[in-house]
Amino acid sequence: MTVNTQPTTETPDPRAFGLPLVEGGSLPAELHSLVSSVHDLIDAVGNTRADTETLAEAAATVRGLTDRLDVDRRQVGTMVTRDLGDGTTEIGTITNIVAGDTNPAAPRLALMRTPEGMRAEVTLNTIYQGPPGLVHGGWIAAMLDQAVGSVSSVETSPGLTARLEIDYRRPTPLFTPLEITSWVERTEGRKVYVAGRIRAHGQVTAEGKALMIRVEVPE
Ligand SMILES: CCCCCCCC/C=C\CCCCCCCC(=O)SCCNC(=O)CCNC(=O)[C@H](O)C(C)(C)COP(=O)(O)OP(=O)(O)OC[C@H]1O[C@@H](n2cnc3c(N)ncnc32)[C@H](O)[C@@H]1OP(=O)(O)O
Repeated sequence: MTVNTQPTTETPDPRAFGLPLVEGGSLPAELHSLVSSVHDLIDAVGNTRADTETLAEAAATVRGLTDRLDVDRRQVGTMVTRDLGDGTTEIGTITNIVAGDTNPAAPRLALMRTPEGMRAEVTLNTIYQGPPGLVHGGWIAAMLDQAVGSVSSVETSPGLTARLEIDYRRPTPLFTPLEITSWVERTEGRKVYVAGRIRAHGQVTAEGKALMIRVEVPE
């Protein structure tokens, strides 16, 4: 249940702080396709048993591509808008390691707004592996941090995580659809108490509680 005692404040415009803001919808399909291909490449590289000739050839090809792409970089802190599925949008960093649109290493957690808070579904491959066949505990924490940070930002105003506590209830499996939910429990001034949960096959595998501190934006 969401109980907000503070009114939602306007999300500050990153451009007022010198940070570029990109419309999510304006990112070219070719960039999405490249990000997705490199996401698959990371998985293939992590697991390949190809012969040394193929490996050397692949390394040279990737090096060449890197040199071609690395000619015009975005400013660090570039923000992007993201549609939350209910007509509202959120703003996040474009290379956010959990949800960033242009980050091939990210599982690209696509959180959507629900009446209770936020919800996403994601299936993770071996790139996120900790114990055999299981999701790394740090990634579980990272996904919950993102989910609670996002709901806090959307339902109150943007903030930073001051405290995050995770209970790992059951192993979280790879290659299995995971449901991630988050919600605001209560707000006290700048302090937003949030919580989240990960489920696999309907069973809770991890629960998180966090304290977000809303950033003070100078007038
Ligand atoms: C500018 C452009 C805007 C763009 C808009 C879009 C932005 C998008 C945003 C959001 C998208 C959602 C996606 C994000 C998801 C990921 C989140 C992360 O990964 S965050 C990175 C990790 N976290 C840090 O790096 C924080 C490091 N810590 C700090 O910087 C400070 O400690 C900070 C800001 C958290 C608090 O510092 P203080 O100086 O502002 O405030 P004090 O007075 O210390 O604390 C305020 C209250 O909170 C309590 N408090 C603080 N820390 C606590 C703790 N660890 N445990 C318990 N209470 C704590 C204090 O006791 C105080 O309480 P009393 O007001 O006195 O009642």
